[in-house]
Amino acid sequence: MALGPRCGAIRACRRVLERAFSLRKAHSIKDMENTLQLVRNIIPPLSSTKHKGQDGRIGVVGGCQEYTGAPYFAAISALKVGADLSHVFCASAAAPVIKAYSPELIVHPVLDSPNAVHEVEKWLPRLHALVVGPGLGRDDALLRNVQGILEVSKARDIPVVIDADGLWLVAQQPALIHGYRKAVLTPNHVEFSRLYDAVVSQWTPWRVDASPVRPEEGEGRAPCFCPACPCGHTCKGPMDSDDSHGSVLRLSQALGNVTVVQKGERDILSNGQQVLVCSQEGSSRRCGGQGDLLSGSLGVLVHWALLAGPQKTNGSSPLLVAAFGACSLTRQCNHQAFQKHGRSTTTSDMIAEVGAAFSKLFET
Ligand SMILES: NC(=O)C1=CN([C@@H]2O[C@H](COP(=O)(O)OP(=O)(O)OC[C@H]3O[C@@H](n4cnc5c(N)ncnc54)[C@H](OP(=O)(O)O)[C@@H]3O)[C@@H](O)[C@H]2O)[C@@H](O)CC1
Ligand SMILES: Nc1ncnc2c1ncn2[C@@H]1O[C@H](COP(=O)(O)OP(=O)(O)OP(=O)(O)O)[C@@H](O)[C@H]1O
Ligand SMILES: [Mg+2]
Repeated sequence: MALGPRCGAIRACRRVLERAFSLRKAHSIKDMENTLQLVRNIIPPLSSTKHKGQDGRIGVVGGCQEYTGAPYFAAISALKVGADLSHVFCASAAAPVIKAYSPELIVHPVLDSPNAVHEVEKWLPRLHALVVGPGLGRDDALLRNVQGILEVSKARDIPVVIDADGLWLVAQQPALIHGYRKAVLTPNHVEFSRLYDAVVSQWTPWRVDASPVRPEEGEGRAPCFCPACPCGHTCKGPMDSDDSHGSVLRLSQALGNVTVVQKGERDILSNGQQVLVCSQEGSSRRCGGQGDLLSGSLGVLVHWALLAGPQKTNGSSPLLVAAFGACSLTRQCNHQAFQKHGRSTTTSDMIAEVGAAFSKLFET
């Protein structure tokens, strides 16, 4: 007898929760569709009056003796999405291998040369965006050259997507990218934690449970988000794994509102003001190289978004819209490839789906 009303209450509770969940799901599907529409707005029309190069000349900075697949995946993805020319600036040992994968890529074996920065800089006037990091490795000499390449790219206002070992470099030297509004960072789970530790968690001087030391304010310091802290200044703590939206927002803010894309089961994107979530259906197949497809695609979409400007993105940040487009596309490629190949899906299978996935998402 006593169980009856309790069961009823539990059922009512469950109904409320289910309704709330389905409303939330419906809401997020609507948000996703609205953002996809903004991506459609930035895509340049194909036209017989355009000449080669106008729809995008993208450079990928990466590729070393160990990793030749990653820069290839990024550079070929840029072409498949719609760029006209795709360059790879890599270490000399990687160049013949990458060239042999594809006659469509322009490959410069310059990254380990003493003039690497100059060799890349001379191409910058002809490039619309750089993707820095896929397959770069962590050799100190290469990373020093890439530091120089980032500096000259910033000076020329070139948009940069930073991924993989490029993020390793940023974690060592956040000032390299701090406040650069044309940068997008695309960390996976491990890369995100590394960046968060380096940029957000490192300043923990103001805590209510310790003797408070108010830090000097200055460049690179994010605002306080600690609910218990009265300071209203800088206050950092370890990453809260239950608050991924807040973590991505905080990292972006700590980097001076650089756009951050945290890849994962759902991709979480922020420019320090807005947070977007991309949960486009993918699959459970996690073969290596999918992040490279994402960063290469993003190189093109960033260029298109900046060209289109905020009027086409309805006031939303063009870089966020571009990033949302690249995440949706990568996940859709993964979904389509998995339908055909199941467990044997590889990144090459996903790249073969770029055209169809692009049409399905953006040319409806
Ligand atoms: N074909 C090629 O040429 C490719 C080359 N690539 C290039 O390789 C370089 C290194 O890049 P990377 O991503 O392998 O990073 P790295 O810091 O060594 O971490 C690896 C370790 O982190 C972990 N881990 C990863 N994800 C995780 C998760 N979600 N959640 C939890 N843990 C996770 C996992 O560790 P484990 O499971 O062993 O503990 C994994 O072994 C870079 O240049 C990149 O571009 C790739 O692009 C792929 C295709
Ligand atoms: N658990 C997941 N479920 C669905 N999609 C995921 C999951 N984890 C990652 N992805 C998707 O896979 C793509 C690549 O993300 P991932 O975290 O594998 O990058 P990565 O580790 O940098 O890849 P790479 O092997 O190229 O270095 C992104 O589009 C992301 O949305
Ligand atoms: Mg990666």
